[in-house]
Amino acid sequence: MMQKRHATVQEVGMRDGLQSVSGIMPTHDKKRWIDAAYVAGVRYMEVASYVPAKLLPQMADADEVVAHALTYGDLTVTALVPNLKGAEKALAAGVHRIVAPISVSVAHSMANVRKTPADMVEEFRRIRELRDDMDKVGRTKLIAGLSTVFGCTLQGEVPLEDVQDIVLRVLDAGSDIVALADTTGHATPGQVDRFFDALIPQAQGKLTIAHFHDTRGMALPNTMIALQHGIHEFDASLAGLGGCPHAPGATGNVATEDLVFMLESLGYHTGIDVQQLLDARSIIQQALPQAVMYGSLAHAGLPKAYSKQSNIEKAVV
Ligand SMILES: CC(C)(COP(=O)([O-])OP(=O)([O-])OC[C@H]1O[C@@H](n2cnc3c(N)ncnc32)[C@H](O)[C@@H]1OP(=O)([O-])[O-])[C@@H](O)C(=O)NCCC(=O)NCCSC(=O)C[C@@](C)(O)CC(=O)[O-]
Repeated sequence: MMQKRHATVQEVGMRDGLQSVSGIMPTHDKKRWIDAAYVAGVRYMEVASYVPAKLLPQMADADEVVAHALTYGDLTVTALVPNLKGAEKALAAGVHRIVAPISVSVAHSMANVRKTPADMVEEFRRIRELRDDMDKVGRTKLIAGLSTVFGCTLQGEVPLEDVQDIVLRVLDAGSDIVALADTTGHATPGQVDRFFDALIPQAQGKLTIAHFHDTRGMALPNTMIALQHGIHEFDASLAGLGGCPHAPGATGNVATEDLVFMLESLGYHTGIDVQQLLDARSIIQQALPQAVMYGSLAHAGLPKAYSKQSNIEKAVV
């Protein structure tokens, strides 16, 4: 039997998922969510953002949530930071990865971080210098999270040349990893194909993460195309929660359970149990009954033959 390929799914629900829902999830429930995702097999999670509590009260407990996530020795813990101050806190907390949101669209960048993309790249350079100072062994990796790569509700079209320019700038600023995000769900498979074709050769092997939203039902087809370009790490959010509060029209991320279901069906080993993810949705439902939850699998249910078939596959891999 052929060896299964591996795909990494990072759960970003505790950060991206929660940042735009109304109501604050109590810290205790965020920890339960991390526990449930861990038990389901998730080993990469973006659990918080270090932003002003006045702006995003949902993330005021970032330190406590990060500390809880770090109790799992083999869990890679990521936090989002929009500036140097956030980076200082995230580094002090001991996260493994820091992601900085760098929009390609000028309009979204100004709305989101009050800086132009070029200024945000310079902030990212300062964050890298701080990381080098505080973390001598380079244990904390820096991700340039490029937002609005495929289009922007504020600006409209985002030209590929602008994305290419930002990719070169973040590499020059010392990014360890580059992630492409379809913040507002504009991306289509044909566009994803063209963009990855152009960007992968210039990204020096550092373009390894894709972050798709399912606004127009294109997240899974887009993932298929990204896989064909060798991308093997994907962000996703349980129950498809999410969206940037400063990007009008932004709706949910791809649902983690749908993404895992598709990847496993294609022969990618994720290490994640889909049924346990489906069960974990109840944590969100109980803590935030008003949250709109997405996900095709949750609505249709797993096919009857699924668990038997997946158990057989697990046994022979
Ligand atoms: C960048 C700022 C801070 C500028 O906001 P600003 O108001 O220009 O900041 P400032 O430097 O003038 O500071 C204002 C106050 O905030 C404090 N402050 C300043 N920074 C911090 C910090 N890090 N942590 C805690 N406190 C902070 C600072 O100390 C000061 O406190 P005061 O003196 O008034 O008491 C703000 O615009 C911001 O936080 N923006 C981020 C908003 C956000 O979270 N957006 C969503 C994430 S991005 C996203 O969703 C896209 C993504 C990544 O998911 C992928 C996709 O594209 O789909």
